[in-house]
Amino acid sequence: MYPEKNLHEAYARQLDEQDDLKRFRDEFYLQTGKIYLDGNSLGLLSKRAEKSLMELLETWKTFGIDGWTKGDHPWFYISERLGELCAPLIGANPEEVIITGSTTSNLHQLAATFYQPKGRKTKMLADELNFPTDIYALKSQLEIHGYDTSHLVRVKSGDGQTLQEEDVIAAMSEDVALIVLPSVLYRSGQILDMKRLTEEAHARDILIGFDLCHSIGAIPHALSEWGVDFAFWCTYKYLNGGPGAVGGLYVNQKHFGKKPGLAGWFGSNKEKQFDLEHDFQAADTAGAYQVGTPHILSAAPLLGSLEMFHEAGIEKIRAKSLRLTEYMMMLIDAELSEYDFKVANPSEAAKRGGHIYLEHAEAARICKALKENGVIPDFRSPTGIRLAPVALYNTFSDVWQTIQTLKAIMQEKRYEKFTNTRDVVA
Ligand SMILES: Cc1ncc(COP(=O)(O)O)c(C=O)c1O
Ligand SMILES: Nc1c(O)cccc1C(=O)C[C@H](N)C(=O)O
Repeated sequence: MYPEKNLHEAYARQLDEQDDLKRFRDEFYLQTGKIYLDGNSLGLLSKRAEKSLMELLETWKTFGIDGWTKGDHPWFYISERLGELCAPLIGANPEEVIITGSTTSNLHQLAATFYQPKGRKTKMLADELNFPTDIYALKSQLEIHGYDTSHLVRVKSGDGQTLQEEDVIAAMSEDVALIVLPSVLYRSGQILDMKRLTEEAHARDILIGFDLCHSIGAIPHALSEWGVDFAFWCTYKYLNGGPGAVGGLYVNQKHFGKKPGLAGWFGSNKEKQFDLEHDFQAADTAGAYQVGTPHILSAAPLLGSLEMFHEAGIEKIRAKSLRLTEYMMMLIDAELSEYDFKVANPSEAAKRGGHIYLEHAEAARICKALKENGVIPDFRSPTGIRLAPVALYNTFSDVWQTIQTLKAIMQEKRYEKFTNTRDVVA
């Protein structure tokens, strides 16, 4: 099986020593005595994000209304500036990205813009494993167009956890106008082959967009090169922007000039915006798809946080993330084999996102026991446990300790004192 020495804590420490991203851990507020593995739901606060937030709060204090154009980060240009900073993380040109809205509101905007049923092409294609908000948004967009929600075709999963690209491609029928899929599935962490799916969609004259919530900041992308039409995401998971941080969207430059489905004055050409005319003159960039006044204080932490992604580099972040999840899978296999866990994430590196997904009949109470024992997991009803070791702040020792803790919980049945039901949020 595995070399005995690889199962010992000393090996984890050795991996931590060799970690070329280890300097970033000190930049975060880690909770004493806790191992935080929930960065794919809400990333931790960093000192730099705190600093940039406080700096922007200060500009309000100092400049009042003039904060829109004064200071180091004039508010009027922040959404564009943050878009530029996000662009390398998704392989886009700076003008193709804007930080605005939320995942759900951005999907509404993009569906309102790109879903243009014509002739036989009236259907939308998604999948049955996607996060519910995307499905709700797409259904309501269909209804706005006067279609029944049966016009949303959802590709089925064979195993309940993953999707086969072949099945998605087979569902790209002539009557499909628009496809929306996740880049990484929120439960199993499966990465979909965005390049292949984009090529296949375009070969059938279908527009395609991706929800990047679980991939941005965790894996590299090449959206422009692949020709993806649009994408949208949140910034509170791997990007550590804070609860409710402003989301983002990408529109491929070939679509620049396309009229926004939902128009608002912050989508204006910036030179014209304050002419305050009733004829909308949209920006000729992804900025056109903004709607109202940007949420400056909910965007501010990203200024500090994104700096770290630039210093670390997304390729190195991905490489460490893969090593962390591989190490975790090795320990699960070696230490937990007798406790009925099923590793439900893809094990192959090319298909594995940033987290490990375990299935267990007692998942809800095992998660409660983990929390009580200092490990913060993420429970996904009814039987899922997500564990996300995040490259910028988790260590191999965190992973080792987590699996030891889980083993002790199972061995001593420490979960039995909890009910096997979810709490309010998880
Ligand atoms: C794939 C995915 N899409 C969307 C959302 C949420 O959307 P919003 O940021 O609008 O709340 C989440 C998680 O909250 C998610 O995992
Ligand atoms: N967006 C969330 C929220 O507002 C509250 C609690 C959790 C979340 C999440 O991000 C859940 C997450 N999208 C998931 O993948 O399950």
